[in-house]
Amino acid sequence: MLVAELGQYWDRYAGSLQDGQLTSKVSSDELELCVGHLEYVLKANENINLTRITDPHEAAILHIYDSLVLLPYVDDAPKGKLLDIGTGAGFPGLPLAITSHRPSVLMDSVGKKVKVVEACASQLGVERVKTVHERVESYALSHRGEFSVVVARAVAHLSTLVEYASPLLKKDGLLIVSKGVPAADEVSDGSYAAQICGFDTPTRYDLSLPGKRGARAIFVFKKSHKPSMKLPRAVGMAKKHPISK
Ligand SMILES: C[S@@+](CC[C@H](N)C(=O)[O-])C[C@H]1O[C@@H](n2cnc3c(N)ncnc32)[C@H](O)[C@@H]1O
Repeated sequence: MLVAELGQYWDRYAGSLQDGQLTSKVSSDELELCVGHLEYVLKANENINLTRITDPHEAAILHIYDSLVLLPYVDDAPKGKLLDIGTGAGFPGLPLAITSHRPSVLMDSVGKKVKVVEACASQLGVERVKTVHERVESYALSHRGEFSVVVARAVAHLSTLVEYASPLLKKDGLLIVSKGVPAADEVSDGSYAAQICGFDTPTRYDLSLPGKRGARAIFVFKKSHKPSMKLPRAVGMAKKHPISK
């Protein structure tokens, strides 16, 4: 039931993408796995606080569909590994690992969330997923230039995310961020931080979730040059003192 519903929403979304190069496919087997992930999370949520959205139809849109809308941009990144910063219960990282087929690292600084995602991926048999319990700033010290694509949803301001992702991405790699509609200041600080941290000016794509469930802005930053500051800064600095104009 949820698979059929999601399939319809996905087909409509994929058909609405203007750019002929963004043509991602999602199979019903992959959607089954995504629904399996959601069911696992909703069950685990009875014991651990993972999500406030408990209605399965609502959650299918606000977690699975909301993750999958990033897939066309993920597919546009160079071949190689994906990192989800602040994955929480595995969104958007696990649906994107399932559908993009990229080796994927799902990271969070909260251990109990990481344990749920790890157990879920293992139960679903999604082998290309590795989970990491660490803060992204310390992880970046030993994983420089390792990723082709970094994603994040509901983790931090754009300028903080740009700073987190820069040392982890290889040249031409993409940072893809999903936001509810952000304030103008956040967008201009994000573009300013992008320049300093080695990215081109981001491209923005706006969309509405099905059933008037809100708007999203997807920002795609391409790593194009060397940052003009030493990264990563000490743990906590990117959040406490974000780069701003
Ligand atoms: C609001 S939750 C969003 C979770 C998920 N991305 C989603 O959209 O459902 C933000 C998550 O980011 C994690 N987080 C925040 N700062 C982090 C950091 N510096 N390194 C790793 N994880 C971080 C938090 O522990 C939390 O689980």
